[in-house]
Amino acid sequence: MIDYQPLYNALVDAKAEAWAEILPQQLERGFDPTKHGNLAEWQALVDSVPELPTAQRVLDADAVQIGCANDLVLTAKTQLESQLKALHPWRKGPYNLFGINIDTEWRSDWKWNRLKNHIAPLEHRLVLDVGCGNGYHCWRMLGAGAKTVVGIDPMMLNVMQFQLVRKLYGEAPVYVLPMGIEDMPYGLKAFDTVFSMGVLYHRRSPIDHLMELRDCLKPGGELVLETLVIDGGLGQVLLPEDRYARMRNVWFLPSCDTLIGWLKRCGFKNIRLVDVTVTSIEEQRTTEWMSFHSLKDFLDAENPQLTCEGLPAPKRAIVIANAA
Ligand SMILES: Nc1ncnc2c1ncn2[C@@H]1O[C@H](C[S@+](CC[C@H]([NH3+])C(=O)[O-])CC(=O)[O-])[C@@H](O)[C@H]1O
Repeated sequence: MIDYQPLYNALVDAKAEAWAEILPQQLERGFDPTKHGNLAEWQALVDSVPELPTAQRVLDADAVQIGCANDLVLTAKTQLESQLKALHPWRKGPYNLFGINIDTEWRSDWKWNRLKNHIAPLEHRLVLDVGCGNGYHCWRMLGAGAKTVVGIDPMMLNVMQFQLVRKLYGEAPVYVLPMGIEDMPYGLKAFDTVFSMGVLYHRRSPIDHLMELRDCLKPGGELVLETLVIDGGLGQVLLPEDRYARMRNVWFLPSCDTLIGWLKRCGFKNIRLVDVTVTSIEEQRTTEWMSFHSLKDFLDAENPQLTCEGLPAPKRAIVIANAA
């Protein structure tokens, strides 16, 4: 069971009482097993994982590492592996848990490596990671010195994967909460750094998303935004007619200049484009821990520069900016 009292205290310290007050009800609603078909089963699974003592916790290497192979006898390792596999698919990672190498669909460490030297040092910072998946980057943020990291993600499987990893890690000021950005109270202005990575294109109203992110930040706080972009100039934006790379919920893909223009209109300052990278089939792929189709299957078989719908293949930009 995660103790949320330290999170409550951290929010009160950051003058985010508006959130602290409604947090208990949000958690109760989010973890209500009657609202989600698999939740009771996943919760029982996490509960059944024993606390495994270890001195090994590494958060500043590519794989988030907890424990080593020698900490467990073979039977315990086999059991942990099957418990982890029961939470398939593992999309974000990699993790190395007691010698079990979770080779996830995404090499999320590559994204972290692209941005880590461009962000303000995270030491002493209260950090929000919007759309954090199973919390892989939250652990990296903690490893980079953040005081408290709060991830939010509405997908319950992600939250339960996080809970399992956190149980293995033990007490730590890192939390993943089952909620979306739309559940954040308005006008918090409490976080020192807010990450939104891989979320903007899932939002029907990208400007509202940027406003919501700005609203979570203290004045002068830093936004780290990562999203799909297209080639093109100011004003250019792609709104797929239907699916994009087989995904149903993809809305606006701006050019980098358009994205920067949106950030300016939303009152961000000091806007820097720090990286643009085409997503490769080495970075996002089918693995033993995510056995469904992946990027390779969503691209045009003859021309990998196009998706199977004939749209530009995924290219992602990282933009950093400060709230005014
Ligand atoms: N309304 C919402 N509010 C918050 N999160 C949401 C919402 N809707 C969807 N999500 C969540 O946003 C995440 C997007 S993945 C990025 C993960 C990580 N950030 C990464 O950068 O690797 C996309 C990608 O694969 O790049 C998913 O976990 C959704 O559940």
